[in-house]
Amino acid sequence: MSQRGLYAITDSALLANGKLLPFVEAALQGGARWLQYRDKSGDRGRRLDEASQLAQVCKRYDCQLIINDDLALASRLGVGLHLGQEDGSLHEARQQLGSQALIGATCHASLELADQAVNAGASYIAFGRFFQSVTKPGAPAATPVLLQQARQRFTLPIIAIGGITLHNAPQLLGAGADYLAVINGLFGASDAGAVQQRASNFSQLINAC
Ligand SMILES: Cc1ncc(COP(=O)(O)OP(=O)(O)O)c(N)n1
Ligand SMILES: Cc1nc(C(=O)O)sc1CCOP(=O)(O)O
Ligand SMILES: [Mg+2]
Repeated sequence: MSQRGLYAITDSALLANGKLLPFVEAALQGGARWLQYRDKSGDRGRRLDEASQLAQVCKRYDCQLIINDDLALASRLGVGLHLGQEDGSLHEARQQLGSQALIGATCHASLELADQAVNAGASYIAFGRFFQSVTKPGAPAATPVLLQQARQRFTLPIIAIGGITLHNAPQLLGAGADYLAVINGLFGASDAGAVQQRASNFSQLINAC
């Protein structure tokens, strides 16, 4: 598995009206290495259906699929899982999904939360939000200095999230982020071609830093 790259995250509102699959495929064609399925609808049938389709697309592009919030769905599909602080026990998720599963944890702006996540078996730690986020404006703020401190303390992959664009990404990469997790700065594009171009630009930037 690659240790750096673009981490694309879906959003049900942004990718409504038939955009989910074509926009995701465009992001993978542009080089996204990880994809998180993030759906807050609570519609279990739809979630299973969409996540299953994404699993097939990800397989074709050798991209790691990660399910947000939903251990049962991740377990059913045999893919990765992302858990926030209110989303259940990381330790239990690790026990259920096994030692090989990719499991990520939200750590906001806290090295202490990251310590706890590592001890509970996380595969990666995610910090944010670094910039104003249209998708999640209320998320607690973090600074690039935190990334530098995390880089010195942890060896597992460090993810940066929140308001990331091609313009502001270099400072996060310079501070030590391994993966850039992006929703609006990627899927906010007007069409699939533009999504692919953005993904390709992000990927080139990450490889260059
Ligand atoms: C890579 C990544 N980092 C952070 C989050 C946020 O998780 P959480 O705090 O549980 O918030 P929701 O995404 O569930 O609204 C994430 N999803 N992915
Ligand atoms: C889902 C999420 N979690 C955040 C955190 O800081 O934990 S910020 C965020 C939204 C990311 O979307 P965008 O790239 O559009 O800002
Ligand atoms: Mg969550």
